[in-house]
Amino acid sequence: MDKQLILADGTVFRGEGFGADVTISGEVVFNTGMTGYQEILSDPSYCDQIVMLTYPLIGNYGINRDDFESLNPAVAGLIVKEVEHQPSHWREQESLHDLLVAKNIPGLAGIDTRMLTRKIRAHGTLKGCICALDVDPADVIERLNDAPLKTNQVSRVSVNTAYHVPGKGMRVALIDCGMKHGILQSLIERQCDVVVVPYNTSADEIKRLGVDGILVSNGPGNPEDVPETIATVKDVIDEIPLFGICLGHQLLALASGATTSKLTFGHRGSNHPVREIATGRIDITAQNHGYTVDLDSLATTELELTHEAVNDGTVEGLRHKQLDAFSVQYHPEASPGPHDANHLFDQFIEMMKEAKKKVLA
Ligand SMILES: NC(=O)CC[C@H](N)C(=O)O
Repeated sequence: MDKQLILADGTVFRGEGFGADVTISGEVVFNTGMTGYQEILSDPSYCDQIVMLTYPLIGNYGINRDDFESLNPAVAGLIVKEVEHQPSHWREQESLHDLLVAKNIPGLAGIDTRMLTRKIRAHGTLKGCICALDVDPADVIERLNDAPLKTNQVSRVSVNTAYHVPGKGMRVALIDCGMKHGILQSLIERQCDVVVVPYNTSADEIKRLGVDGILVSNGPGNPEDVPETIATVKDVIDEIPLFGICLGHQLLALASGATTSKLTFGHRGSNHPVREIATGRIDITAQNHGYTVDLDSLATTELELTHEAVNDGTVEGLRHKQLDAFSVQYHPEASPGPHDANHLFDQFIEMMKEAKKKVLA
């Protein structure tokens, strides 16, 4: 069934609908990964966004049980150049279309994704609506321009109650702001004893858990929209070693007095080069973010820049000058993407071990 994508700037694309037959609006963003559509779809950081994949053929290896980063994808919609309805892979259990129907997510195929990418690169991300052909674009354009972007995404994708994944190693509180499962998996692989807690867990509650360290996860939306987590980070960093990933990195920055702002079109893909300032080492990283920590705002804080983006010079990593706290804007758990930055989980484990030694000494 044909459908249309209407953008806030007045552009209308006509394509072939697949997945769920529902009307949705959201911020249109693009991801340049050549593989990994299951992990991208199920990354909770895409909550309320319409994701366009620039790789032109999507769905050819289908959907399997294991490659998901969350049980229920939070993405608003999916746009591709060409969708494969007859996937083939030994792990494949259903098609992309079937999954999107089951999860009530609309897809749109057959539009000029190169033109749409160039438009977003020039203009910045745009609000858009995927709807039936009989909808009048003029009404939709007016509504898109009037309505601000939604907020409170983190409260919708975080867990409601804490749960424990036992392990024999370091005890970690994982603050779930919309956590990708790959992060939990990376801690489990390192034998951690993990307590996953909701985004609004207070500093006192975390301290009562008796953890060796805290990991603040990735998550959707504007980092300024989660004052609860910022307050918690502020109250724990002088006592407990902390590692922040993506949204967690932005929250460490805000809790330390830095500021964040929105990038024009963000970083979303599996091949973003990041330079470690101290060594010059480049890691090729997986990224998905629309906001960034303002470099200039670091001057008045106790944070120092450890990593920068090779493409645009934006902040990619931070470390506290006195306390055991560091963070990265990219995804050391990859999924999907290269594993170059996996070593950061080992660095977190080392940091917790060293801090424990200091306490026992
Ligand atoms: N993946 C993330 O954690 C993204 C962080 C934040 N929502 C951003 O878009 O910048």
